[in-house]
Amino acid sequence: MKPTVAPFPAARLRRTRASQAIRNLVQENTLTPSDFIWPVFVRDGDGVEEPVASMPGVMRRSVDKIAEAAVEAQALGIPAICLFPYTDASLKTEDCAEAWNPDNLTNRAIRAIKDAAPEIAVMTDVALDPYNINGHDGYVVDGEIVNDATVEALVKMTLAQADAGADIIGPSDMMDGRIGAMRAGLEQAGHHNVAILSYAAKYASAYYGPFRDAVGASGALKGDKKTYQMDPANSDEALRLIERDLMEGADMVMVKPGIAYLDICHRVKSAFGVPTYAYQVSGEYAMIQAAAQNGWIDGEKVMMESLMAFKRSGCNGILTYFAPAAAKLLNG
Ligand SMILES: NCc1[nH]cc(CCC(=O)O)c1CC(=O)O
Repeated sequence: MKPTVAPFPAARLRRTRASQAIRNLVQENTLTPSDFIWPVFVRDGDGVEEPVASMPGVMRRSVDKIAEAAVEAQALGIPAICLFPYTDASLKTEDCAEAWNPDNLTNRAIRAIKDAAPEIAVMTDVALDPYNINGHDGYVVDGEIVNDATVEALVKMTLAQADAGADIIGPSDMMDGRIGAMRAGLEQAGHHNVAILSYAAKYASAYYGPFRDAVGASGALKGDKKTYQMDPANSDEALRLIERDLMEGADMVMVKPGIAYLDICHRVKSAFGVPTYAYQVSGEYAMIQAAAQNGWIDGEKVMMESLMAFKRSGCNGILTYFAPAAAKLLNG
């Protein structure tokens, strides 16, 4: 689209900014609670809400408290919750078997949410890192993150989540061939309506630091994730990954992290026109909260501005730890 601008003073571009009413009329993008997917951390216990030090305002919740959070989200008009387990160190093994235990934290939380707030869509994370003794998203053999054996494990994990009632599967592992394998597994098991929101363009990012604290993986992680997550220098590669995942059966795609990668969001949405989401990750959240706590920025305003930026870039929605706070503001 080529902008048409008459010469001054025929055009005074400030006219359409002159009052709140006119600004509302010409507003190009909107933000509503239905744009949000709320990531939450699940831990064991009963009646527990434990603050995450590096993410002020974020809690690890026991399953009963997760169900309460889902009821709150439903009342706020947030359509989906995404579950991340804080797995006890004693359950982390080399074979990661806890990942497909039908009674693991995630699967119990899925069932509890479905009971308490049936209208909420439940999204899961598929990757081995919460269950892996060495903190990686895939199996490690002789120092290598092996692809195909990991994919087999991820399919088992996916099916356990779908059996528990998950609506949206979120593979965040970045192995090759996982989407096709998961889709085939889901079809075979009769889970025809379980959606896959692929973390298709996921970068090897330092912005994930606070998350690894929140799920207890920072101590465990040996090395980095650069052989499977993307190089922050690349952008054409993101389009190849998105196209590949769509061809294998992804229904929706994600770009991650968010604010530093809005160019990728824009390219993906323009190129494919599919439901596109960004993950405003833990480090982005922590940076805004920390500056706000110091009085250096207006936290609420920066929160809303950052969320609107995702919509402007072309995203259909945002995974954000701000979901309940932003929904409350939007609901007035
Ligand atoms: N597969 C793990 C996973 N799923 C979501 C995040 C990050 C989320 C955040 O930082 O908020 C990560 C961390 C990682 O890849 O190391």
